[in-house]
Amino acid sequence: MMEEPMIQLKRFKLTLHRRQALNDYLDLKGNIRVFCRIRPSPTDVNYAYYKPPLFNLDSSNVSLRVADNKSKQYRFDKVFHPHSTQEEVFSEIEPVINSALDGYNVCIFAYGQTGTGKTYTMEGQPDNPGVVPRGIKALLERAAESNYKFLFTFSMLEIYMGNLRDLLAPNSRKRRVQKAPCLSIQMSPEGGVEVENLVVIKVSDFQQVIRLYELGMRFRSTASTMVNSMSSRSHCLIRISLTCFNAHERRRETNKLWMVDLGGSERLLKTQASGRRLQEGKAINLSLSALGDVIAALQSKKSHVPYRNSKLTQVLCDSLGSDSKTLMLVHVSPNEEDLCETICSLGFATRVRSIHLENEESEGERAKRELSMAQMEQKVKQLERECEEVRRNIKKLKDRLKHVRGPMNPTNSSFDDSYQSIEEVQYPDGAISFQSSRNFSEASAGLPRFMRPTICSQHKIGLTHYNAFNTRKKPPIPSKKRPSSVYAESIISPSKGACFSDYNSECSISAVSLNWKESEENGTESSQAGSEYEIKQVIFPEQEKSPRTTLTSDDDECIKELAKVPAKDTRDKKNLGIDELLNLKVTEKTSTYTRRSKRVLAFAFDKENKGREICKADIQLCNQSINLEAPNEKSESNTMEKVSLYGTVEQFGESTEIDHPSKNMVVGKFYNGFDASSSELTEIKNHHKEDYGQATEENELIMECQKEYVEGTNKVEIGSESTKIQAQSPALQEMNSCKEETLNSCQSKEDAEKSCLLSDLPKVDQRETFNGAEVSITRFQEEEHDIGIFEFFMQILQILWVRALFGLGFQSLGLSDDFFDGLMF
Ligand SMILES: Nc1ncnc2c1ncn2[C@@H]1O[C@H](COP(=O)(O)OP(=O)(O)OP(=O)(O)O)[C@@H](O)[C@H]1O
Repeated sequence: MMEEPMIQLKRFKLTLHRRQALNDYLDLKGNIRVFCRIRPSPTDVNYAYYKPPLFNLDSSNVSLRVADNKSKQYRFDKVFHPHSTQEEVFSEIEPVINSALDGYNVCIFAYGQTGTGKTYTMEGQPDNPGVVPRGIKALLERAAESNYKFLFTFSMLEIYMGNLRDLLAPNSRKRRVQKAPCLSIQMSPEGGVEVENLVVIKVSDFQQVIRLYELGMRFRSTASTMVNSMSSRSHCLIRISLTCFNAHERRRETNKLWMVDLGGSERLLKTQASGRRLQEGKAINLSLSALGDVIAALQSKKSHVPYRNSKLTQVLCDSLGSDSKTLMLVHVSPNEEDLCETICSLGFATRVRSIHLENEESEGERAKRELSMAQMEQKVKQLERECEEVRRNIKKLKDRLKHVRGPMNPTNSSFDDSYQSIEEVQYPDGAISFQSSRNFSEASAGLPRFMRPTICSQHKIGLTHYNAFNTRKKPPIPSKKRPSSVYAESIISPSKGACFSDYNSECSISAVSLNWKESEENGTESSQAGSEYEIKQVIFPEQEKSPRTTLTSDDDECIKELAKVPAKDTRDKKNLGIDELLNLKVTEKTSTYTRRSKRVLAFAFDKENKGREICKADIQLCNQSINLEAPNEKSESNTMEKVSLYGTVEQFGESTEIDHPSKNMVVGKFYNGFDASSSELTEIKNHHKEDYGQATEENELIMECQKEYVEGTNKVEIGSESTKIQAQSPALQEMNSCKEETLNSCQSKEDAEKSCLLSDLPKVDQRETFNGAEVSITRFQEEEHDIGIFEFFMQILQILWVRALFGLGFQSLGLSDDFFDGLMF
């Protein structure tokens, strides 16, 4: 088994060589590289046979026919033909993205006339992803394979009309939501740039990032123009921040990868834009020209670089310098009518690319450079192959090792693990090393429950902060009243269509179809013609606004590293865990038959599957009732089923548990609060079970519910006296009329009672209308039960028996009959 450390060492050396070769190669190619992509003509059905009439192309040259006998020549680092695929484009960009792992700041821009395919290149399509999803995936995979642990964070913003907007903050464009804090650009004395108040989310797997990315894209400002029906009216910036400690060969401890989908450059005369569209176009053109100035100044090594001329260049200031890698993807249209814009775009690209390279290099020098570049490329490829081979060998050895030792032996630790632990104990903060505590937890997991450390003992030995559950906030202690400083606020948008919910997602987001449009006055339309997310914003008390990070178990390794992130990096940031962020963005469905006053989150768990969350629904807390909507699994159309709980907020306390009526196995649990994530609730449940045996009333505040089952709708009544506000929704009306019919068909009252229908009929006292829906208010009085003669007799007998016992007791103490009679009275 000594083979394995040797192979690891070889892998380590190889990685170093590969990295060095890649950097040399990229340095030779230049820190600022420009690619050109020509969009296929929409009229061409088969791109493969496309013959661009306007262009004559090879792998790095473009000849543009500007007149019958005249053409202009342009040279690029790479030219992508109209039929080039997303894979081909990405394979050229990948080495630049990989250099982010080596600690370089990297900027990738998509530039071009509106409608030429910038968003297509960056975002791609669901079945054909673009540079952003592919790049993030490659980055995460490479980081996982590397010898170090990386911490990734994700942020997304847009620059709209010269203003920064956080695309991951709750949507402040809707009036009812508290405005997201303004973003501002802060420069550190060392030249670093930070965007103050930008939402920063720690991510560890690809799916998380994609969900966030899709969420952010929905809030991007887009509109229909003469040229593009879904034209981006802003610059969209995606930032991946990478932190890696103790990797001395990396350029920096923390660096950034920016992927920017720039707004389309446009000739305003041609687009015939007016009003807001005109202003947007002007703002985009201005900032693009400022970007061109900056890159040109960098290329020509001018002493002054005009970063301050636009917000775009200010934000990217520390990622556009000589110590960074910049890649500009210029997009052009193949159409003859776009010739002027094409010349402008290619002119911009030439200005960016060739200022010093083409002017200063002689033909011989260029040939020499290209030869050594080709050799370097070969070397990089060769090293990549060797790395791959070594990786395969390691995997094989690990499998063999597992096979030989058996999977459950806690003393097993692969070389990989010990290598990790060596790395991790190198942190000089003197605390218990993470690796050792993780091993302890793992080891204790294999012990019988009575031998495992309790929560208290874990606290004592300082293990709890490695436990994802314990790093989280404990559930709020049930109190009569919710703290007024913690409340949930919802954005309400007109909705139509069916609601749906992501059943199996860790933190599901429901979506409703919307057809909202921003008002004319700001002129921005939603990018989504179809569905749109609605947001639930949770507002924390003042003291809770400090950076918050929710850590998942996968993130354990990052805890130490995160704690070590220099203050400047976390300063003033709103650090959020992905669960937390997505918890903030929860659908709210407009309902015409409930009164909105307070809202809480609801979590439904699968009883049989030990707390697996199956849905997260939105609960509306009306003045006196709670309506929970949960997916109706019986229905094929993914409809939501309404469950109503009747009672006041005070009656329910901080949390309660209800049975989902249509499926007995589903338990809905809601928190009258904010940031309890699903896994946290599961942990809470397990915690109660372990420490107290059975969940008790004090722990979980399970309300005693008296259930009524009615097909279609379900009601659970709580409390001895409650005022029920019940909506006359169409379904309910139908149900009631159905019940009445059935009752009328009954021969006698006994018949009706037998069919359990009588008790379901609401006793209507008065009717009211809210939100256009008719509502009946019914007052339920506690039933006075008649006590039978037998029970009365038994009670008298009990009193006499007690009295006799007392008498005997007092007599044995020597007390008189008078005292005894007095006491009895
Ligand atoms: N290489 C390509 N292959 C197939 N379709 C493409 C390609 N490039 C662009 N398209 C299509 O062209 C249309 C416009 O593309 P896109 O929206 O990406 O342009 P854009 O440059 O981002 O425009 P704007 O600047 O207005 O946002 C889209 O329908 C897109 O699918």
